[in-house]
Amino acid sequence: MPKVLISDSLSPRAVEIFKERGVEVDVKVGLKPDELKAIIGEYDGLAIRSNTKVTKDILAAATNLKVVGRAGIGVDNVDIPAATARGVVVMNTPFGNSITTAEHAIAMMFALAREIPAANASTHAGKWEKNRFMGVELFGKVLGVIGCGNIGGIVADRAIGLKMKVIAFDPFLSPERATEIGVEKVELEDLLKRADFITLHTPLTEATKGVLDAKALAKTKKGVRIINCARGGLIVEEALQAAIEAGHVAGAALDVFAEEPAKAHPLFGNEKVVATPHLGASTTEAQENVALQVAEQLADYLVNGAVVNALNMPSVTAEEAPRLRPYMKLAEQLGGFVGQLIDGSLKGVAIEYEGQAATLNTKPLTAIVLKGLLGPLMESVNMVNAPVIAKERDIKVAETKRTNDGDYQTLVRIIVTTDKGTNSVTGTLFGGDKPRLVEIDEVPIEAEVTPFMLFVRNEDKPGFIGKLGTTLGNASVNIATFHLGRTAPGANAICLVSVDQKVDDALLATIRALPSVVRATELTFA
Ligand SMILES: NC(=O)c1ccc[n+]([C@@H]2O[C@H](COP(=O)([O-])OP(=O)(O)OC[C@H]3O[C@@H](n4cnc5c(N)ncnc54)[C@H](O)[C@@H]3O)[C@@H](O)[C@H]2O)c1
Ligand SMILES: O=C(O)CC[C@@H](O)C(=O)O
Repeated sequence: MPKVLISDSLSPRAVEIFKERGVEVDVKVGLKPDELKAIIGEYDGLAIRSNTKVTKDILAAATNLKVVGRAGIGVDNVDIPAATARGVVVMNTPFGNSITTAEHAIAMMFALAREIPAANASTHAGKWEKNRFMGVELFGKVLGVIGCGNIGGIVADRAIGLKMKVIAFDPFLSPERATEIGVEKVELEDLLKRADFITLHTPLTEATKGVLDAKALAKTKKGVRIINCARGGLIVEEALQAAIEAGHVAGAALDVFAEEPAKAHPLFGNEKVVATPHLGASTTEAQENVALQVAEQLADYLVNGAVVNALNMPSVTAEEAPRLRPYMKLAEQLGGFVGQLIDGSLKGVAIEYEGQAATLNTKPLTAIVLKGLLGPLMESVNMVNAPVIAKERDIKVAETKRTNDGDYQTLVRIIVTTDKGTNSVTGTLFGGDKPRLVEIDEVPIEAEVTPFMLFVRNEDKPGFIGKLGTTLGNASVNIATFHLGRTAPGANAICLVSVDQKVDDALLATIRALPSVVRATELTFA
């Protein structure tokens, strides 16, 4: 039974779902990094919010970990490249808290416009300072949205409802989508110049880090009010402080900080600053949504192999997973087979899906072909990092799909190019779920992949098979199956032998020395 650790505070619904789905679950909130490191090796899955930092160091200790699920959107607390390198799938729940976070941004905008927190504190203190607080209306004002995705789009919708004019800077926002949601797509400079309120809704990336720095703030309208419910690093906090103190920025509402938890901060105590402790996603509804989604996603992956909302792996729906399963086995075997056959440095791999195989979601199949192919050539390759490794090594990966025009209803063919030539292997499924090799280097054959195999390319001459059998017998190597293939009598021939044990180097040398042998390679499959 797979075992999951919940290491941040999640709605209790998550525990119920894991149990209903046959997943064992422990809840240990507030662990220090060393404490997490000491126990993480026991778990197949880890469910987190933003407190748990899934660092390279934690991942190195996570020897059984298959999946990390973030109950929320931002995954900046997970080292995704390190997770990918270790074959750990990282998932988030991209929509569960969007409305809640957008509503928080709108609440922050109202709080700023009417100085509600300061007025509240003053009134509670018995001061009744009616003349001290003079707000501004939102009606007719320009709201600049930086990052107009899920949350930015919802904020825009609510702001339009408040009769604001919404302009958005987002390089990935299409003009059609901008029109559909009623915003004017603008460049950043234009937004800075025109906005009365600016709200940030981008992830924290190299491109967005410090998007509101001193230079950008200097371009804003005097009296601008700024809201950040996305990530702390988007605003250079010292520059914001200076702009507020200079009276250029009228106020800022911050839910997120460069360093969290932010228990002491130069902006704290400034009445022009409204601050909340990263509460953007903190509503009962959002927490119920994300806890439920993360538990379902992790359980689906660990129990059925379905991949939903993964950031480092192609998606596989719960319906697709059982259909794909036998193909995954076939694709991995074919990749592993050709990976052990090649000689020279790998330049490209073409994967052809024919007939029924062409109707499938082939992205995960291609990923597992690459895992099988690269596995014999390098260490620590898995289905999650194989596509990344191929890209890093400039190995060109091409996929083609076609209807079947031959004898087989379904075929997967891998053609691998190296600096020394080309090798190919083709396989099918017999009876819908049993992988079979049907062609090696364009020579027809019919064989099952077994743990220990010997691949021989030979001249098609009488007496060869007997000699090979005797050589194996003399070395006490038992033959399980013997498959032969050739393109024509006397021509190119291959011989694929399943044996009951590993063929050692001395025996391989003896086989290579037999007359008619062109090449002999030992193949192993886990
Ligand atoms: N305060 C909270 O509790 C809380 C809650 C949820 C999400 N968040 C944060 O909000 C962010 C946005 O969430 P979302 O669901 O809207 O994500 P999203 O992916 O739907 O939207 C992000 C948008 O930012 C845009 N973008 C990317 N790079 C950009 C750039 N250089 N300049 C301008 N725009 C750029 C993208 O095109 C996209 O449209 C998340 O990354 C997360 O960090 C915070
Ligand atoms: O889990 C939280 O409270 C914050 C979530 C939020 O930052 C997110 O990115 O989804």
